Amino acid sequence: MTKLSVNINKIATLRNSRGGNMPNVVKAAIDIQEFGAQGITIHPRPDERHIRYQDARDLKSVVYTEFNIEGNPVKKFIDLVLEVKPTQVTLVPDAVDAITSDAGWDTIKHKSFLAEVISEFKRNGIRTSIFVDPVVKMVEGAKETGTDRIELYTESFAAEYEKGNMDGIKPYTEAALAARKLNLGLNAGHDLSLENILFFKENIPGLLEVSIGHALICESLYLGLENVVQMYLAKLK
Ligand SMILES: CC(=O)[C@@H](O)[C@H](O)COP(=O)(O)O
Ligand SMILES: NCC(=O)COP(=O)(O)O
Repeated sequence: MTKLSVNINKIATLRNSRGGNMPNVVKAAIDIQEFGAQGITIHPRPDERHIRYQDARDLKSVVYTEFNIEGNPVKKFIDLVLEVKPTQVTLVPDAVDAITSDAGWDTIKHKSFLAEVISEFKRNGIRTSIFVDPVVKMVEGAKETGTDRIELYTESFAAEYEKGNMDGIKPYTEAALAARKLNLGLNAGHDLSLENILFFKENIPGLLEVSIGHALICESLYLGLENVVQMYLAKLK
């Protein structure tokens, strides 16, 4: 079975657009878990444009499934993760001004930095994962850092799938087989959706967890709109 960890960044984006606390990200996390998701993911960014550092602290007491915090391990992020102690930390090499994550780590170039950060998290009982492109050398480099898992960056798979190119899965299957050979746990995420998730899952051996946010929240809007419009109309008769 592959676990679904719902990324709630986009719920925070909506909240922040008006100030106030609607929608409430803590309530959303509680509900999402009650609906059956096996994890909650957040990706606080340095500008706190969606999930804020305080959200991570507030979520700690309500997330009873897997709590996954993603981000670039700058000092402020490391301190937050060590304070909150989630189930898993996923290291992502984001530029400060990145709109969203757009690449995996070069695990060869940054091996000693990653190894140092990973050992600190593991000393504190936090499972570690490194965000990587589907490149066997990067998977092998990740193993050298001592990480428990990798997260495959699935943007290119999703883009190729949308164009109808099913071969876009090939590097991911190869990377997954390399991870299995090295006894590395395997997660995946970015631009996964109701459209592409089944094909991805069927072609990726050993997929432990996917984290999905942007598409899942958009799909929730589309699939919920009819119901809510009908509820308003019933009150306005
Ligand atoms: C690592 C990854 O692919 C996701 O965490 C994604 O970057 C979400 O971040 P945003 O919600 O800021 O796009
Ligand atoms: N790690 C990927 C993630 O948390 C969600 O990415 P996306 O579904 O918002 O693209």
